[in-house]
Parts: sequence; C-alpha cells; structure tokens
Amino acid sequence: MARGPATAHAFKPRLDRLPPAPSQNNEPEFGERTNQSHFTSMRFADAPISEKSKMAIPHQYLTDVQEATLELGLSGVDLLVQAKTGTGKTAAFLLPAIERLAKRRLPPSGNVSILVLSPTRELAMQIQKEADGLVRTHPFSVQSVIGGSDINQQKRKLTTQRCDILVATPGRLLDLLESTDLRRKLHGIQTLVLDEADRLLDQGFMPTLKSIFNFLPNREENPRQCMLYSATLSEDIKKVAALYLTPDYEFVSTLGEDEVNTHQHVPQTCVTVPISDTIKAAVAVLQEDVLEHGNRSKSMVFCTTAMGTSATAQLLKKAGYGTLPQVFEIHSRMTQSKRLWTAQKFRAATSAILVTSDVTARGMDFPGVTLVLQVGLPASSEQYIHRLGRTARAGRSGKGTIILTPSESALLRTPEMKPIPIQAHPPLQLPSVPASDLTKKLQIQAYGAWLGFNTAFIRMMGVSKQKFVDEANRYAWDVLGWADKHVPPPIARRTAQVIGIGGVKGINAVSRVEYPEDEGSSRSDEERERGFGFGSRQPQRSSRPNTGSHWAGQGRRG
Ligand SMILES: Nc1ncnc2c1ncn2[C@@H]1O[C@H](COP(=O)(O)OP(=O)(O)OP(=O)(O)O)[C@@H](O)[C@H]1O
Repeated sequence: MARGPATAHAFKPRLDRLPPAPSQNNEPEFGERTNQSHFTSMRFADAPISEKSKMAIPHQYLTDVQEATLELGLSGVDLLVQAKTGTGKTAAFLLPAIERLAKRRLPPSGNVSILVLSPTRELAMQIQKEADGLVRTHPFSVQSVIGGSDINQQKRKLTTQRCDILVATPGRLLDLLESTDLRRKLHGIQTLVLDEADRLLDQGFMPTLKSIFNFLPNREENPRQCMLYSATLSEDIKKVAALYLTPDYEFVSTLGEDEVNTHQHVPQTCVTVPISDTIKAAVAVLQEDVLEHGNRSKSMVFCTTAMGTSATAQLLKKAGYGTLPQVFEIHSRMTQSKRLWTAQKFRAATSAILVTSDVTARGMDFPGVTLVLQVGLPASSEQYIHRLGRTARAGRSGKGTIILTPSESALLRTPEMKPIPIQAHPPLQLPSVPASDLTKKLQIQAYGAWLGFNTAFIRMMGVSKQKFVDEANRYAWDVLGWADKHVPPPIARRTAQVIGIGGVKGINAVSRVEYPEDEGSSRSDEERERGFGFGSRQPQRSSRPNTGSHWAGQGRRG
C-alpha cells in the first residue's frame, strides 16, 4: 500500500458553542455538572447529509470530532483520527460511510460495502447496535462476526441475509475468510474502518490484520476509503498507520497542542497503600462514590488480569456486602454468553459495580458511569486513558481513581504518565474487611496471573526481584487469603523461569501445578491479558487474539 506524508489537520474548536441536545440513551442527570466543551454549534439538521440519516440520528448537535471529520469522510479521502474518549467517534466514522453508500445504487445483497474492525467482541456488538440505529431509515443491513459465538450461524446468516455493513473482530473474520467464500463478498468494499486503530495495529493483532488484508483486493482494483480512529495514537503508531493509508490521507486531531488526552473536567486521584490494603482501599473509594451519588453510583473497577479480576470481584462482593451496589464481573475467561449477559446487565443498571479486566477498557459505552477505579498497574498509559474514558462520556461528569502500592506509584513518574494530572487522593478511612474465602484454585491462578503480569514492570518500579516476589507473596497471604503462611501458592517451575523469577527465594516452584478442586487449569484457549508498555520487556502475544489486552499467564511472558 501507498505510503506518504499526511496533511496535519488540527481541528479548531468553535467559540460559539451551544449546549447540546441530550442524547437518547446517555442523558445527563438532573443537576449533574456536565462538560459541553466537545460539542459544536452545528446541528445534524443543517449538516450535509441525507434526510434519511437526519431522521435516524438520535442527537442534535455534532461533537467536535464529528464536525471535523464529516466533510472529509464524505469526500472519500483516507483518514487517521484522534479524539478524546466518549466524544462520538463511532457515529463520526459510521455516518459518512453510510452516506457514501447511500449515494450509490443499492449494491447486490451478497456484497459487503462497509467493513468495521474492532479489537473486542463487546465493542463490535456495540458498534453493530449503533450502525443498526443509523441505517434504520436506509435499505441497508448490518451483521457482525465475532469470536466466541456460533460460527456456523454466522456463516449461514452471511450467505442467506443482506449484509451491507459487517462489524468484525479480527480473529473470527480471518477464520471465516479462510473457511468460506467471504472474500468474494468483500471484493468491492467501499469503506474500511479500524476502530481503536492503535490497538489493532499493535503487535498483538498485526499478524492477523496482515492476513486479513491479504484477502482484500489491492487498492488499485478496489479504491476503498480507509478510516483509522482512536483516542490514543502514539507517534510510532501514526507511522505504522500511514503504511495502510493513501499518500493524501488526512490526519485529524481534536486535541489541542500539548493537550493530554484525558478530559480536563474528570478529577483523577491516586491512593497509595501497601498491597495488603488494596481491597480495603477499593471498598473505601467505592463507598465514597455511593455517598456522593447515592443510588446512582455506578463504578467500573479495572484489574490487570482475568483471574485477578475474578478474585477482586469475589472479594469486593463479600467486603462491600450491604454498603456497596451489586457487583458484576467480566473478563476473557468467561463464556461469551456470560460476558454479553453481564455487559447488558451493567448497561441497564442505574447503580452497580463492574469488576473488569481490559476487555471493556476500550470503546465500551456504559451509560452513567460515575467512577472508574483502577487497581494496580495499567498495561500502558494508553490503557490508563481508555479505562478512564469509560466515565464522563458525551459531556457527562465522572471521576477516576487509581490504587497503587508505593513501588507501583513509580508509574506516575514515567514520561508517559507524568503529563496526566493525577492528584493524591484525600486521606481515606480504611474499613475492616472480612477474611477471604476464595477457592484455592482461584488463589493459585490469581497469584500466578499477578506474577505473570507484574514481572514486566520490575524495572519501571525499580525494585529487586526479591522485593517483587515478597510483594507477590504478601498479595497471596493478605489479599487472596492463602492459608499456609510458610509456603506461598505453587507456580510451575518453567513459568517461573520464563518470567525470570525461577531462583528467587520465596517462589514455590513445582513441576506441575495441581488444582485442589479440579485437576488442570480452567484457562480457555481464548485471549490472555498481558502487560506491556512501561516495563522493560515487549509483549509477546498470541498471533490470533480476539479482544483487548492479553496477559502472559503461567508459562508465558508478561
Ligand atoms: N452528537 C452527539 N450528541 C450527543 N451524544 C452523542 C453524540 N454522538 C455520540 N453521542 C453519544 O456519546 C457516547 C459516546 O460515543 P462513542 O462511543 O462513539 O464515543 P467514542 O469517542 O468512540 O469513545 P471511545 O474513545 O471510548 O471509543 C454514546 O453514548 C453516543 O451515543
């Protein structure tokens, strides 16, 4: 594909902003202090789009990214777009793509015209839903192909039903390209969109994406428009992105010069506590949100690994009983149907807590999230920004808190995180919490996951391997409730060696980890979350992931 310089197209915000009309599904609460700075004074009613699209759009005023990209999108030029989280990027790419499609003669039903790639299943489904809404006045139809759901049903639907817009996760799309004649349906696509482009273009997804691109006709045969969107686009990613765009592509950013891409109106704080107190601190922060928002308190608690998420969810359920809203959990080791069920329940809840791994860190639009709480190190500064972006969306208010141990708080001094305005949290009264009753199996898995993930950050934290292992063991004893105070949970010898802590005192290395309840690991063959970004090591990912971040887990590097 062509490579070349982009026209920098920094969007100049308008001074004559008007308050937006509330959207249908994300209306600010009465009396809520909202932030309208990313809405423009341009109404969809006055925008250069068809009456059909005007009727379908549930909003009144365009956001800055929507205004900045509408005409460019309609012109068919390639776009690389960066705009803050929750500012309506989905409609920004869908709307011009649908409009361009509407200008053509209705394509035969066997042809896909718009292909949207998303890194996670939940996000793909959310995009499908938004596209469904936007085409309800058009004769177009939307389908999705995502991992973890019935592939035969997806094949049947693709063969028998109209599909103008296809939303896909990369792994499942590639499976279908390899096993069906889907390639034929994609030969004339008019628009290709990479949502969360930096995630799709990173090392984890790149091999899959390259294979997918090999199935698409080259751009001389198929002069399609390519649009890449994300809230985070590092200079490196911009260079990679340019390889997939035509030389005359436009780079649009709604971020001001030197502006950090978290919202200024979102207060961000850090609680620094010893690892033994992390659950207590989490309960205290969640209780503060309940005090502030009453039965409208809706929080997301981000953890670093799937098993750490599961353990934290169970500990919070018990510790917050009677004082905190209902606790849900979501991570990559759950079945897809359970993941979908949980996401729907949390979306519909007025007050709830979602304890989650990074499968919901990007793009997910749960209405009314009042607090994003991050427990432990995020995988990268980008991931911190995307997680925080689950609150204060579409002009609403929200806040973020991160809980770190004293060594983990070195994170805040890294060049990537330094510009982000995170203040020390006001002193907390830590509640007492009941003793853990996690199963031994979950304790072993969460301990192994903690080691696998955090090992990548030893250098960033500036701690010795011994101190690191001591900290892991305190996590096992004081947080997970591992009963044997002399011998920590077992970890496979090979795993310990691979992650570089094989010979360290305090590691209980065994040839094979036996799980008391059930022999063998419950690990699915699905994506694993892993750490990267601040640490000294680069991630090594499986070549065909389907969702968000991936963890090394036992036996693989973090
Ligand atoms: N013009 C608009 N006016 C009001 N609300 C809008 C508008 N456009 C989009 N929204 C709403 O804003 C919310 C966030 O939109 P969306 O999920 O597309 O944001 P995003 O920029 O893609 O976020 P992320 O970076 O997290 O992926 C959604 O609830 C959407 O319906």
